[in-house]
Amino acid sequence: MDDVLVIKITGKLFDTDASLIKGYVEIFKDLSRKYKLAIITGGGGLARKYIGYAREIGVSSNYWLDMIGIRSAQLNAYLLISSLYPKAYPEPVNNLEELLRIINNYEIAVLGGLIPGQSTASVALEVAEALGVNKVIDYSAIDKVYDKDPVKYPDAKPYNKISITKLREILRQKQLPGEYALIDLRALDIAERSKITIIITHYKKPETIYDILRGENPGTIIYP
Ligand SMILES: Nc1ncnc2c1ncn2[C@@H]1O[C@H](COP(=O)(O)OP(=O)(O)O)[C@@H](O)[C@H]1O
Ligand SMILES: O=c1ccn([C@@H]2O[C@H](COP(=O)(O)OP(=O)(O)O)[C@@H](O)[C@H]2O)c(=O)[nH]1
Repeated sequence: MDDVLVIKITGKLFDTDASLIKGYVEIFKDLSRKYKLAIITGGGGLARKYIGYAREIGVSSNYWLDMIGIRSAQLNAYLLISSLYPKAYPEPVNNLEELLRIINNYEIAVLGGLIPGQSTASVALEVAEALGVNKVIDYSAIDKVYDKDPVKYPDAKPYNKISITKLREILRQKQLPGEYALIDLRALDIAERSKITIIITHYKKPETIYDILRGENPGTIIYP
């Protein structure tokens, strides 16, 4: 199979101005001339807004709250697809079997969420594992992995490289709908078992993907 890039984008991209989204579209169109792209979009503010509404009207089931998040992430995926079609498969891919069927016929496949109990980071690792890709580029809401949450602890220290084992010790995030901050534990388990490296870079700098493709490290390398 041609070189495939597995790219995860925080849903926060879709909470910003359209010009940044347009910047991603242009980069993906450029990259699709040389690579197959499997893009995974997060749920962002849309997911948190609707999960919040659901909780306010008394929905407490994590199944329903996660499903709302999944559909939110799929709507963000649709936005990218609408601008990348006909290069992109014309709907968010619903499962890994479908992905394996369509990836040979389209330059770009876009996914939102897949199943309750995980985040889109897990989707990205499931996609990479299914496609036999050993690297995931994760456009995150943070520039690097730190030794603790830098938003809460200003004295947090950044890592340029960190092992999955060490990161698992650091992460304390709740694995709940709308939470799973930074990366969820299931994603790390898949990365570890299939020896997949995750490269974190800030979503406000989409062009850093070219540095990564040249072997540079603009953020943090999470290695198995
Ligand atoms: N050790 C850590 N290093 C970096 N960020 C962390 C860490 N622990 C928690 N976080 C939080 O995770 C957030 C990034 O996760 P998130 O907002 O879910 O982004 P994404 O949408 O890319 O998953 C950061 O803004 C930060 O508040
Ligand atoms: O396979 C998936 C992907 C996402 N989600 C839900 O959808 C929300 C939004 O996804 P994510 O948190 O990954 O988006 P981001 O952090 O990028 O905004 C998650 O919090 C989960 O509640 C899910 O249940 N299964």
